[in-house]
Amino acid sequence: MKILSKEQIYEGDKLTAQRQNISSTELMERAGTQIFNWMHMRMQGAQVPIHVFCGIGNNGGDGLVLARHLVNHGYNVHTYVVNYSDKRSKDFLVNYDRIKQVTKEWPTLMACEEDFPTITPEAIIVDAVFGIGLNRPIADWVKKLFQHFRASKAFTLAIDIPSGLQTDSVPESENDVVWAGYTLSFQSPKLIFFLPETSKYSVQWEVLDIGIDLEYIYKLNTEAELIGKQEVLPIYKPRKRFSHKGSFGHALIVGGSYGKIGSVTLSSKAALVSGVGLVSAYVPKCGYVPLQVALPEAMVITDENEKFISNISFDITPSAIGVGIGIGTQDETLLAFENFLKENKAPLVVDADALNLLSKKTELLALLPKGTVLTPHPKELERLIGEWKDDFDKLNKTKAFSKKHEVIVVVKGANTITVFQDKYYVNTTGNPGLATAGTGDVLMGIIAGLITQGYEPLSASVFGVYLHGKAADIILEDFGYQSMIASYVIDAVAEAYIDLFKQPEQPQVSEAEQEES
Ligand SMILES: NC(=O)C1=CN([C@@H]2O[C@H](COP(=O)(O)OP(=O)(O)OC[C@H]3O[C@@H](n4cnc5c(N)ncnc54)[C@H](OP(=O)(O)O)[C@@H]3O)[C@@H](O)[C@H]2O)[C@@H](O)CC1
Ligand SMILES: [K+]
Repeated sequence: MKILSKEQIYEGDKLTAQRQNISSTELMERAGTQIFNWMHMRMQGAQVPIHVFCGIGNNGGDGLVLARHLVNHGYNVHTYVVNYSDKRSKDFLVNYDRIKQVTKEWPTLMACEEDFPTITPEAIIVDAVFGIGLNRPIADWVKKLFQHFRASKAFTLAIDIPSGLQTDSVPESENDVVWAGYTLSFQSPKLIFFLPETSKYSVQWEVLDIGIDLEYIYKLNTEAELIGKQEVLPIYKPRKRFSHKGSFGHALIVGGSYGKIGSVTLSSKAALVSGVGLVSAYVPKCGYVPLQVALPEAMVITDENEKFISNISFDITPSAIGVGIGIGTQDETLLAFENFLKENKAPLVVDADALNLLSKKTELLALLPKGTVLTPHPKELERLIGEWKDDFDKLNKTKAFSKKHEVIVVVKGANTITVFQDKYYVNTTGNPGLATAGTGDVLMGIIAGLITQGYEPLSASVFGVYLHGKAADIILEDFGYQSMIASYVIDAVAEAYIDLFKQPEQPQVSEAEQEES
């Protein structure tokens, strides 16, 4: 799913109105009605107090449409206009008139703290104060209102975006923003739903379809894309009936040091379950026995050194190489890595300490083949690109780094984001159970394994991140967040592949939607 910028969203609204020959008021009616349908399906007329807080722009207009439908359906609704400016939008005004026609209880105008209503914890707050039009600092009393929402502990439903957030920046203080339990967004999810510093403002989100012109969306090139099953299915390469193990390449996993051989075992096994024909592991001598015992499917090549890698040399021709897990940052290893990079022609995935070696000696970056995949966790990323001010700065710096060195950077996190050239691929699978030893080794093995099988490095990264997260989601039911370990994730990769071809469940059709049609 494409993640549109604010400008692209406004353009989509405008084009849709033109091409479908409808007014912006009608588009707002659709938006507000969709929100109403969503609530009505869940609430079924329940008399819980609903407080709808509307700003004076189009986000507030959506709130007024919703409030009118709630009134018409007999809900216990209170509507407020948060009067932070006199410049009311045209469609706000149209809907302000319309709601006055359906109820004697006109919206309450609010202009200062004294106007705040009491909100009980069992009430529902609808936040339609600011949408994507927020463009400057917010008045103090409005920030106080947001804090009042939060203090009430009432369930908060944000329309389009939690008020106080902008689509392309991180707020200065968490007190300046609405903390929403749920956000119903129009046209496109917002990038801020997926970034570590801003995702907390919306626990859950959903996109409501307001019938934006499909051709516009289809042709649009967006900076960010959300990666789910629909996006990875076209990447998947079906197997031919007459294929043999030679058809799926030979992966080489280079890594390990004394006490850290397990990382290579995990990566090599992950490469195998991703589908490679053959896997070899290159480890220091101390890794020979453990690897052969733990993973009989792998071949093992050993370094001349007992405890760490000192010279990466082998006489096989791997289709792709994953390097760095458990390798350490010894000077001898750094030299071995440098010599290896000077000779190597195979596509590369670089992880863990090999990333730290790159940060230690940045000249080595020039030796990476084009399209090398780097898979840093936040600390490793910081060593590569330097400190960042906030999440957007981090993404911009990563993008610049990716362009400069012509590499793909997989920024690991709750929503792992693969960055390549001008584009962000935001993954949707995975869960906090993955915050455990060895899961990074597994991810590296899967990506290296996919490149080995002939996937382009970018596709392998996006698909690999998806499969890895999906495997973790599949085993969540059995192991929970606490007891999930990296080996179980490997075991579930098979199920993640199979899941690609499961039919999606039929969406529920709400009574409200049936009524409308
Ligand atoms: N377009 C469409 O057809 C559809 C739009 N939809 C909805 O519209 C929403 C966007 O609406 P919007 O552009 O009117 O902006 P909104 O977020 O309501 O803000 C209101 C105005 O406040 C102002 N302002 C900004 N910052 C401020 C501040 N700190 N303190 C005081 N004032 C401030 C600023 O106006 P300015 O004063 O800068 O001219 C701004 O315009 C979108 O999120 C979605 O919910 C849907 O209905 C689908 C169809
Ligand atoms: K809002």
